[in-house]
Amino acid sequence: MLHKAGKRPYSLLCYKRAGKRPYSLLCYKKYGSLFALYLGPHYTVVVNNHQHAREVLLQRGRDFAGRPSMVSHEEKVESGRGQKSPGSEEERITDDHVLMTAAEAFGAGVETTSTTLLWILAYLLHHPEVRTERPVCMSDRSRLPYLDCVINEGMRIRPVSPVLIPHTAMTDSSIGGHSVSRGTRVLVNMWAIHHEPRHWDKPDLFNPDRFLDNQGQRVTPSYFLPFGAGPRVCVGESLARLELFLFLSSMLQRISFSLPEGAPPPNLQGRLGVVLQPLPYKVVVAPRAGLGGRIQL
Ligand code: HEM
Repeated sequence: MLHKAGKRPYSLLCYKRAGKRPYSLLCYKKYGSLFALYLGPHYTVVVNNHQHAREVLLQRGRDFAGRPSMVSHEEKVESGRGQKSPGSEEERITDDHVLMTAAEAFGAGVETTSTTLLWILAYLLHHPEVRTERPVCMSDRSRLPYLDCVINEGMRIRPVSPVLIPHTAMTDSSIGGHSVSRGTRVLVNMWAIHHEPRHWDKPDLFNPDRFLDNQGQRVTPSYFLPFGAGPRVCVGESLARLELFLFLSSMLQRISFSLPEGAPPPNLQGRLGVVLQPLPYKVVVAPRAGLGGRIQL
């Protein structure tokens, strides 16, 4: 039996308005790595460590590949899994499906990538030592490991999706040896996983070096999952990584970013809407020396 965090409808997030930590998500420190609660009428299991997250996303990924109907086009998912009779009206991909899929790609793809860039820029204003020297293209990616580390660290410290899109159990299954019935909602708390002090030294510190090993080679720890994993992994991961690399490298190479005189560095607390966004901040944008006053983007 999972520990239940009370029966009354429970606030999804516990906000802390003041203090160093931006907020604590889902009270994982109080209730532990795996607990259950009612979010309104929905019995929901909350997963707060990477072992259980990997179980839900990868080892039993198919069991937990459902989405609540509010976040997915249920008919499309159902027909995609062959539950409608072959050749039936419902099985066919219609213009609406194509339209919805395109809308989902834009909805899920624009805000996430642009907000990740805003977070990285906010952290770079706190750490101005990161820069590149010449025009960058995709083939440079293998030669610029540190830039990838900066991007990874931005996505670790401020995941735009701090709680993954809800999953639902499509069949009776289990997590961490606890039975989970079909239909149960499962929330994977990526914030907790990306700030777990047993895995991340000083998790609140922006430190891209943590993604390099002693030989300066990139490493990707198994508990770093900014795009999720398994059957429901972000379909835009490759595109997002490519965009982040090209945008960030081009910006850093052509533009110098600095704080307006006397202004404090960006507030890193964040505000949760559709994605976790930084609060608005001011930045002075100037062409880097040697560009003859032109900014080419
Ligand atoms: C920095 C950029 C991005 C981040 C951090 C991100 C992260 C995520 C995460 C965490 C999920 C949920 C995974 C889960 O629930 O297990 C997701 C789902 C999704 N993402 Fe992204 N994403 C990004 C960019 C994009 C882009 C560029 C696209 C499309 C062009 C996209 C399309 C989608 C779609 C359609 C889903 C839903 C997949 C499903 O339900 O099966 N994302 N993304």
